[in-house]
Amino acid sequence: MTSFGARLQAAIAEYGGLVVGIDPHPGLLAAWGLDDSADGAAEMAGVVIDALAGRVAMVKPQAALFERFGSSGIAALEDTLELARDRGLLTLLDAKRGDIGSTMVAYAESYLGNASPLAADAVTLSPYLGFESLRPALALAAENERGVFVLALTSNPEGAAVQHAGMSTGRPVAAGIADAAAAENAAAAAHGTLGSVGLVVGATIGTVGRDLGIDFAATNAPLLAPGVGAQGATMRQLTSVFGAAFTAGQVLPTVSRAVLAAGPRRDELGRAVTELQADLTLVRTSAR
Ligand SMILES: O=C(O)c1cc(=O)[nH]c(=O)n1[C@@H]1O[C@H](COP(=O)(O)O)[C@@H](O)[C@H]1O
Repeated sequence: MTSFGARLQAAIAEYGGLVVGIDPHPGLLAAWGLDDSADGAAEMAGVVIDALAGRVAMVKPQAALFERFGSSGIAALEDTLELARDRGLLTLLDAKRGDIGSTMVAYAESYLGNASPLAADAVTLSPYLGFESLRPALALAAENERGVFVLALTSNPEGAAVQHAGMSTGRPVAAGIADAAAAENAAAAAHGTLGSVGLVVGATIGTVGRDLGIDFAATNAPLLAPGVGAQGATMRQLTSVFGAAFTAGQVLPTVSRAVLAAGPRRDELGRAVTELQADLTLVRTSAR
């Protein structure tokens, strides 16, 4: 019996915190000499997995960039998840799902159910129908030793209007989400293990999370940080975004386009990842 948080913690200890996104954008497929098709997406994913197995803790396939091809794209996504798992990589499916409780049950079964071909080690969820609406996914993830990453402070500028707003209690919405994740992760914290309910916090947001009163380290959540590379953030900025949680190794910067642009050669993909990992280590070490 090993929780997702414990498996992730072990993988981070072995490979570091960098996560690589598998985002088969049309422009990247063209640059790789691949068709903008389900076969092209599957080919790109296969090369990325082959190049990065044994080098990173986790990969993050982006669901919509496969779903846009319909059933063949979904089949390619299923194959991608299976291949990554077979090659020893943890999988985080970026599907950003969130719905009313009764239909959330079905989303939970799709991405976290043991019988589902779309099941991943973890899935991204949107809490903007209310954190408690995610309960079916939280419950199934715990039962099946999988995880979730809940959007808290997203990397896009439009997120602020909702996420920084005050709740009826006066506490900002994003801080309320962080509090809820912390409560889910408290039992793991008591055992000294990373929690299985992660948060998504953009590397682009500056100090706003801490300014809103979030103590990231206290959430015991793995903290997925998109925004490094193509969205303009640097590894160095993670220090001001996360404070002590960054030096503690809780932060998982996730990079898609800035890595994929180095392909299709496996050695170039590997080199891009090694450089990002070295940068992450350097910044973390100097921040201590
Ligand atoms: O949940 C996510 O993965 C996510 C949340 C967020 O706030 N911002 C964000 O960019 N992402 C995803 O992270 C990836 C970032 O890709 P690059 O900007 O190419 O590195 C994309 O797949 C985004 O959908």
